[in-house]
Amino acid sequence: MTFTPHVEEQSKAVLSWKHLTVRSKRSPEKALLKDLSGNITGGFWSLMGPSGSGKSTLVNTLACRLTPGMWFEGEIRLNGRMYCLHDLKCMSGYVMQDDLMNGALTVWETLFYAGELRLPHDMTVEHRRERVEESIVEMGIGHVRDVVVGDSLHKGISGGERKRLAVAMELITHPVLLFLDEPTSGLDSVTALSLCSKLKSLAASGRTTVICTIHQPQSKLFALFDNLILLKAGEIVYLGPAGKAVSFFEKAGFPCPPMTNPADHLMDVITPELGEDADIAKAKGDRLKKYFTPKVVDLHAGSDRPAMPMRQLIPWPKQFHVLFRRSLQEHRRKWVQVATQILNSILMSILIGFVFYRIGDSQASISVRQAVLFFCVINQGIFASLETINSFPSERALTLRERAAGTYNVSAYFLAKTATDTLFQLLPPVVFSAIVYHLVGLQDTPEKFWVFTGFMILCQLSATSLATMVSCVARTTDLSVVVLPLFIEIGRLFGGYFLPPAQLPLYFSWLYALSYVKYTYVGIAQNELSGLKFTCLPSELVDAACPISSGEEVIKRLGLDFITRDQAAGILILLVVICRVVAYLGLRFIKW
Ligand SMILES: Nc1ncnc2c1ncn2[C@@H]1O[C@H](COP(=O)(O)OP(=O)(O)OP(=O)(O)O)[C@@H](O)[C@H]1O
Repeated sequence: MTFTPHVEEQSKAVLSWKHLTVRSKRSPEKALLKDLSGNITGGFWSLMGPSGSGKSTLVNTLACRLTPGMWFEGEIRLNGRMYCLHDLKCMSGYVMQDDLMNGALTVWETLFYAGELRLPHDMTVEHRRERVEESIVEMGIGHVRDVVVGDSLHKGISGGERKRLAVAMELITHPVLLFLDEPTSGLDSVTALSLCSKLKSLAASGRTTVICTIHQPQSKLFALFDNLILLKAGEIVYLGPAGKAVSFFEKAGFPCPPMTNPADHLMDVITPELGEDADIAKAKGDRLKKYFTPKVVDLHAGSDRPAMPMRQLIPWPKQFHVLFRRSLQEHRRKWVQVATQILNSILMSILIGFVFYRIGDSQASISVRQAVLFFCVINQGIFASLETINSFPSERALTLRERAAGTYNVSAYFLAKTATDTLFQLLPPVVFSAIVYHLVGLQDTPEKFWVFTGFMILCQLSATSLATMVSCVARTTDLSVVVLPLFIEIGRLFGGYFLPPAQLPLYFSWLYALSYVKYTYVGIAQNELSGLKFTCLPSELVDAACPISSGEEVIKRLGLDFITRDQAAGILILLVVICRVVAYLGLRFIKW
């Protein structure tokens, strides 16, 4: 038994709760936590109980992170005062089961950026780096400091190292409270024990009170806990020193058999067996409850402790600067994706270029010219937008997590992301235009070439902004892949090629107003056709004249002159801005 009262005395935080009941909108009549009272002082606390007993719900309630649709009744206090998520952000850390991280960064970079974003602005660079090094040492991850974290597709650090990194990220700010949801899940017994030993040392130092949920710890691991809260079907059946739990169970008539892991024994007693009679299971619970006398909870406990250190967000320009650098770093590491996009552009432009090679200026070239221009538009931005809807939802989840930890303002993150995305999206359309323009033989003047390229860039930005907007509002990849094609197809249908803009039905005007395809097509068609002269074969002459002799005639016939080229560019810029603003609002206000 390793009960350490001195740690409790020197702990800076006391969490108390009284008559705590948690319900959810899904089934409001059934309480998920039932009238719980208790308090947490310093040391290493573990919350144990069968699956579904309410461990995560209790931790989330105390950490002010209940999911939307859940609420609590009763009182919770931190050092005798009511508190909210904002107060906790300043002085606590929270490690969730699914340790979402930036797979492209190394361990050191992950901690460095966490430090840059979360440590006080007035802290010196040296001091911030010291904190990073300190966290690395505390969690014993120095041997992988330069290894990338990795993700499901790219192997990086191991599961145990990832967990330790997740804890190290929280330790950087020296939190007074550290909440962990199942920190040992998915780890082998040696790695789990090593992680918990580190947590134990941290708690024993008195700097941080550690509260973690855990399923069924091995005996060596169980021996590390100072205190234990046992939950059964939303009720506390034991709260007190972990080392005294076994004797408490013995008194209640459940002696621990010799050579049995105490944690296994406690769990065996409180977990209903498969097919066990409900009355027998209830009787066991009632017997434990009869012996367990809940502590009289003083909600004012800890009010004499010094005020919690308050942490402010770093200034907005610094947030932007750090997030911009981090995003640049990620893009650089994801060079395969950037290279693939450029390769796609090269391949597609060569294909289009040779299919429509040197189209010339004959009468037949008029319809071919429209086809090739339209194809360039619909091809542009498709690969990048697919990449966006594939990757952004997981990035969004990480952003939600970082915001909940009080790391930065969404606006700083979103602007930094928009800036780096835009930078990396410039090259593919330029490469595409340089090849396709000359192979197809479009009007050979530098001005016309750069206007064409400019429209291709705007088209790419519109498509990816649309995809970002869809991802931010639809939230998941599953939903985004259904919604985005709908927008893209509508864009194509009303793109002005299948039906000239002038003939598009008025009642659909609100739909084709949103078509980035239409404005890009009109822009590059006007650019290409203006000043172009068409020739005729003798057999094509009508009344000794060419049926169509100039590009301006084509523009008129197809009704492409309903706006000017510059207006089309302006509308595309406006579409990009609107999509980005909606995406920002989605990211800012949809938090689940
Ligand atoms: N958002 C929610 N809405 C409704 N019920 C929920 C919600 N989240 C959890 N529950 C229910 O609350 C109960 C407690 O869930 P909780 O996740 O806290 O249990 P747990 O002890 O942490 O389980 P596990 O060990 O399996 O993670 C379960 O019955 C669960 O189905």
